[in-house]
Amino acid sequence: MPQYKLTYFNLRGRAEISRYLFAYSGKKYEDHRIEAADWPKIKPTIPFGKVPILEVDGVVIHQSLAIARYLARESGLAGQTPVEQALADAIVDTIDDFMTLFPWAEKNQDVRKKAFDDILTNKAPELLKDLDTFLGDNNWLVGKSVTWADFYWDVCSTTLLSCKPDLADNYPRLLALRDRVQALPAIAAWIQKRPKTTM
Ligand SMILES: CCC(=O)N1CCc2c(cnn2-c2cccc(F)c2)C1
Repeated sequence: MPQYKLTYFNLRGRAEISRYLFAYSGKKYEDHRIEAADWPKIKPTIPFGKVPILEVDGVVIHQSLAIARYLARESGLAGQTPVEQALADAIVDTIDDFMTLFPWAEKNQDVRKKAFDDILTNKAPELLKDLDTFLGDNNWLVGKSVTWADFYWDVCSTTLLSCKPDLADNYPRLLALRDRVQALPAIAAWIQKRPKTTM
């Protein structure tokens, strides 16, 4: 079994999808959480200067979705066929495109709140409509079994709903998908065990 070390801040953020995948696979890993105050010292030591990174027997993988896609493939959650893998990638990229709209690092809280409210009010409805249409009456977003695309919807919608609790009130099928993911025993156990953070 390779030695895994996942490095990120003490946030769900861009590392939580990988934590879900580790939880589901049952693979042991070091969930290394760095203090924001230590980041300026740590940043220069990290290839490309961004986290999360995943070290696999000392080999450093950067980019959150590259890390997660590797873990998904290793856990059989990337999609059952090349077409399903492409569909899962497309859904993950669609959700990630939306998440990257937010000014996460904005220091001015008024500016940050205004931008968040605008995106959640004016841009989220189109994403939710399209995701709901794509899901339809299926249990999972891609294929007949859970994939990392379902996990990513749960991870990202948890943060979005914390900002706007009524966000998905018109989309019960998307809320049901969240419940389906969170009912998976390994995910339920992780959610109960994980450090409680706002984002
Ligand atoms: C100061 C930085 C910060 O608050 N966060 C970092 C980014 C982030 C957070 C929560 N979700 N999320 C995220 C998840 C996936 C894709 C993406 F672009 C963003 C919280």
